[in-house]
Amino acid sequence: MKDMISLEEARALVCGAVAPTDVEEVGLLDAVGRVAASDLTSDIDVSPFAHSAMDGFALRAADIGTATEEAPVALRVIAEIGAGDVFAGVIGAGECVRIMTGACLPDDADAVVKYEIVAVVEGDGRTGSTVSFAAPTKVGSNIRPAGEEARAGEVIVAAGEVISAAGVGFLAGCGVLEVPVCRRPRVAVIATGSELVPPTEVPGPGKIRNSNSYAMAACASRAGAVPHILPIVEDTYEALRAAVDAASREYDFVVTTGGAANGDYDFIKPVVADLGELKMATVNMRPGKAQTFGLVNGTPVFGLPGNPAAAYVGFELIIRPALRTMQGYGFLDHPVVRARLTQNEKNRDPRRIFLRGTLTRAADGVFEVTPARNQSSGLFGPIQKTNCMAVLPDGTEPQPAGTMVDCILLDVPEEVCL
Ligand SMILES: Nc1nc2c(c(=O)[nH]1)N[C@H]1C(S)=C(S)[C@@H](COP(=O)(O)OP(=O)(O)OC[C@H]3O[C@@H](n4cnc5c(N)ncnc54)[C@H](O)[C@@H]3O)O[C@H]1N2
Ligand code: MOO
Repeated sequence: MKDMISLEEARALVCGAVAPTDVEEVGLLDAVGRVAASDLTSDIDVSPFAHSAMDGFALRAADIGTATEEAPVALRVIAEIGAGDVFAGVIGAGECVRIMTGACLPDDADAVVKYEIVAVVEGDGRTGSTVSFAAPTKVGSNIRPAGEEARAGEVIVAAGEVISAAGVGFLAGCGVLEVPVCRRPRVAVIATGSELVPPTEVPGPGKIRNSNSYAMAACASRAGAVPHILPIVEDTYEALRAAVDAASREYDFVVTTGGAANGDYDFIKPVVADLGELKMATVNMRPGKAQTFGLVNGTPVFGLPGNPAAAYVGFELIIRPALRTMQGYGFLDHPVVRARLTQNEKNRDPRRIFLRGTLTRAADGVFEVTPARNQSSGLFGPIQKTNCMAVLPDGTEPQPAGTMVDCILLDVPEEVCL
């Protein structure tokens, strides 16, 4: 195992170590935002029949081919059809049918002329009236053909596609009411630290509230997984070993926070190494250098650092792509935009630095990013108040105001192209 690896190596390693969860069928409404696990086909042609796109008159285009303002062509209205009706009769020469939007096109008709450009010569425009046309129309005008959206048996959503809200409607029209998807991974979230108390308590001397578990659970659910916050584990090897061993047998993915560095009470690395296979321990990034990953009882176990911002960045940049891989998502990278730094950044640390920052559009149309004043890895607050992570590249080259840097939009879905 290499000592320190790049973020790209870490992501490849973790995504490569996870497998898709088993496939389950979910109801259509539960499928929105999820990935189709297999091809889905329509049971019928959609639309099942050619129909009118306008309220007007269905006719044969050839019958009004000579129509002009000076010499309009008059046709007799022989029937009326609304949406849901079918006209089974014959349209003879000099005849047309009054038709509503969505109504099935009569077999003999090949065009629809909308009301607005048709004059009623005699009657009220309904059955028995005479109407006249002052211009010809094209074959097919105002007709929506049968099978325009789908053919019976055709693949309408391919495996790997993310189902959108409109896609739910598309599938409903095609008779697909259940969608096979990879089961949401069940993620155990374990906070380690003898200083931790649940957020329901006011911490006593030397204690703090466990905030990490809540943020990591929120990150897990935002990634499509089902989080389970497990009890806080005290800083002993035995307690952490027992908790990780048990969770790895019950969950699809185990996330711990804290105890990931080399302090006297940091045990996640030896626990993973002893129970299973330790695959990585440090990543060249700041915040979040101490990132432990391995397999225990065949289950991915990820030990995030205890510092809240470090845990958050590690989750979003490494665990999230893995949880998405388990659900079949193809897009794993958040959108990145280039933005102008509004202030000098010294870049004292050779690690790649992720600065919590606020992205705005400047008057000249270029994105600008202003890093939060407090970049402590111990804080969630600045992440709540900002909207991106500005990236200072590896190395110690200072980044003066005006430098263009990458900004990762963690709150924007990976599928969005900017
Ligand atoms: N000698 C060194 N010490 C440290 C280094 C180093 O390189 N050399 N790195 C620092 C950095 S950077 C980080 S990040 C941390 C990572 O260490 P741990 O994963 O062992 O983190 P802890 O010591 O357990 O906790 C760090 C910090 O975060 C607070 N914390 C922990 N859990 C929670 C929680 N569930 N909710 C809220 N806050 C939590 C904890 O109280 C500590 O203040 O190591 C540094 N040290
Ligand atoms: O691993 Mo630490 O996050 O750089 O605060």
